[in-house]
Amino acid sequence: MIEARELTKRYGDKTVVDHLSFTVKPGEVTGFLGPNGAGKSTTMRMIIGLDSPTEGSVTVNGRSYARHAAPLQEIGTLLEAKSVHPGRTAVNHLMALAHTHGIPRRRVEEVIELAGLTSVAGKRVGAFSLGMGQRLGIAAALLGDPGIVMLDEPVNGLDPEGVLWVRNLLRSLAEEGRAVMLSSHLMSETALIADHLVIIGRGRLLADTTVDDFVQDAGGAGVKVASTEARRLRSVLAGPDVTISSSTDEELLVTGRDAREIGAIAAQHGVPLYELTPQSVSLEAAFMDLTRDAVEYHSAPADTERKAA
Ligand SMILES: Nc1ncnc2c1ncn2[C@@H]1O[C@H](COP(=O)(O)OP(=O)(O)OP(=O)(O)O)[C@@H](O)[C@H]1O
Repeated sequence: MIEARELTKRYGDKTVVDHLSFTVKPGEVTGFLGPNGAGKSTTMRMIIGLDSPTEGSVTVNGRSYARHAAPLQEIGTLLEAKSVHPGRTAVNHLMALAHTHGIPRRRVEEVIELAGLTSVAGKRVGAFSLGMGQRLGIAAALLGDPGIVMLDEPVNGLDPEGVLWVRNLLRSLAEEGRAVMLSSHLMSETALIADHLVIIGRGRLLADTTVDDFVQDAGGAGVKVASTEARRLRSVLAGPDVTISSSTDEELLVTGRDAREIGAIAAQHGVPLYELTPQSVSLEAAFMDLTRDAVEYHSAPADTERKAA
C-alpha cells in the first residue's frame, strides 16, 4: 500500500505537488493521470525517496521508503527506463541489482522470461530499442517479487503487442493481490488497465474515483438501437429512469437500460431490431474537460474538439 498525505513539493516559489493525498491499495491497479507537467513524476520520485517532500508525507507499506531494509522487495519501480549502464548486458544489469538484495540468479532468469527478453538477454543494453528498454525496466521492477509495483508511463514506446503484454501483466499482478500504480497522460489507455483513478493537474488532486464511476460521470454511455418499429420500441422501453431520444425515424439513443435489457424487452414484445450498439463515452474528452484549467502547455489551437472515442 502507498499512502500519500498532504504531499507537497515546491521548487523555489513554484508548487509542483500541492497537498496531495491518495492511497494505492493492494489488489487494484491505480491509474495516476495528469497532463504533462502535472507533477506525476515528482510524486513518484517522492514515493521512493529520490526527492524529499517540502510538506506532508508518503509511506510505502507503512513506512518511508528509505526505512525499508530491502526496498526492492517492497516496491518495484520503473521511473526512467533508460537509466541503465549502456555497456552492460540485460542479464548483467539485472544480476547487479539482484546482488544488492541477495536475489538468486534463478529469479533473474524468471523475470527475463516474463518480460520476453530471453533472446536478447546477452545483448548490451545500449543497443536496446525504447520498447526493449521498457521491458527491461519492468523486469527490474519485478525482480524482488514486490507487493507494490509502480511504473511511470510503462506503455511509452511499446508496440501494440507490448502494450497488450503490459496491460495483461499489470492486471495479473493486481489479481495476485499486489498494489499496482501506473502513471499516464492517456485516459483511454489507462481505463483499459486500471480499477481506480487518481487524477491530478498542476500538482493538485482533481479526482479520486473508480474507472466505472468516471465512465458513468462522463455521461454514461447509452445504447443506440435501430428498429423498423422504433415508435413501438420507444413505448415498451419507457420507464422512470430511462431517457430516449431519436435522431432518425428508425434510430433511438437509450440511456438507463443496457443493451441486454433492451434486447430482452424487444424480444418479449416481438419488436425487430437491426442494430443494438452500446455507445462508448469519449473518456479522453471527459479527461480533457477535467484537466482543462490545469494544462500547463496548451497547443494551438487551444480548444480541442470534443468527439466520440
Ligand atoms: N528539479 C526541478 N526543479 C524545478 N522544477 C521542476 C523540477 N522537477 C520538475 N519540475 C517542474 O515540476 C513540474 C512537474 O513535473 P513532473 O515531471 O513531475 O510532471 P509530470 O506530470 O510527470 O509530467 P510529464 O507527463 O510531462 O512527465 C513541471 O513544471 C516541471 O518543470
